[in-house]
Amino acid sequence: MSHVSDVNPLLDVRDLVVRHGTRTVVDHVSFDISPGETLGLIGPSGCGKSSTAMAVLQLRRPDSGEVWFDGQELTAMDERRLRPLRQTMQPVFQDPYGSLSPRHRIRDAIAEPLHVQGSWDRTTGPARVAELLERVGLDPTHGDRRPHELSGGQCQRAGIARALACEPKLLILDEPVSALDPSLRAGILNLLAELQERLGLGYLFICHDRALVRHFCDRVAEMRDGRLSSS
Ligand SMILES: Nc1ncnc2c1ncn2[C@@H]1O[C@H](COP(=O)(O)OP(=O)(O)OP(=O)(O)O)[C@@H](O)[C@H]1O
Repeated sequence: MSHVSDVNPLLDVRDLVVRHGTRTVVDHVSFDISPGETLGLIGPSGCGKSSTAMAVLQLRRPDSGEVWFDGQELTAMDERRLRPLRQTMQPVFQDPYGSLSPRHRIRDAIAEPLHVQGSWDRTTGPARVAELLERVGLDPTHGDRRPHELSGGQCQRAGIARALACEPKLLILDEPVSALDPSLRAGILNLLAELQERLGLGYLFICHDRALVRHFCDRVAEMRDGRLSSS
């Protein structure tokens, strides 16, 4: 959080519009995020925060507007060109168990993006997975377990390790600690702060807890009925 860069924004969202049927749920929203910066997105339930996140990730194509990520405009790109950019813009969702397959061991879940990217190497891959586990505060034995054999906090750490395997530049954190026991939240927030410091990641931090957002974020954008105001 302390290393906010003055270089070009990592993410530059311009006039984003998302409609569901005839309802405009994201209404000409614009914001930017620099490398190493955390932008908080706050607002009441149903105001359009997750729809904004999905449209930034191009998991839901916006109806209009532009999403510039790392110097490239995403909304006009086909899936094939989007694929490598998507790797470097990773979501972390609220439900830690929902984001990992219940059938797979944690080490396989973390290794999967390396296989998908074609960067899995049989000799160095296991060490890379071990390093990612360690980086998020898990030990090698956690890698042998399945999601339901971990606590919610450990599982969210595993989800973050999986996101890091893609060597992201931006994390879209959609209520990443809301489902966790309050006693576990600080640990995850400290981990996110430490990773940002070390790796220069940009964060879009979606949260409905005003005090938490003010504490954790460099800037806060407030959403209401699909529209944004900044502070
Ligand atoms: N697939 C969909 N089809 C129709 N309406 C949708 C769809 N997804 C979201 N909406 C509606 O769009 C509006 C914005 O929803 P969104 O999930 O983006 O809000 P949110 O601010 O993230 O809410 P929460 O904090 O409860 O997650 C809501 O009124 C929601 O009902």
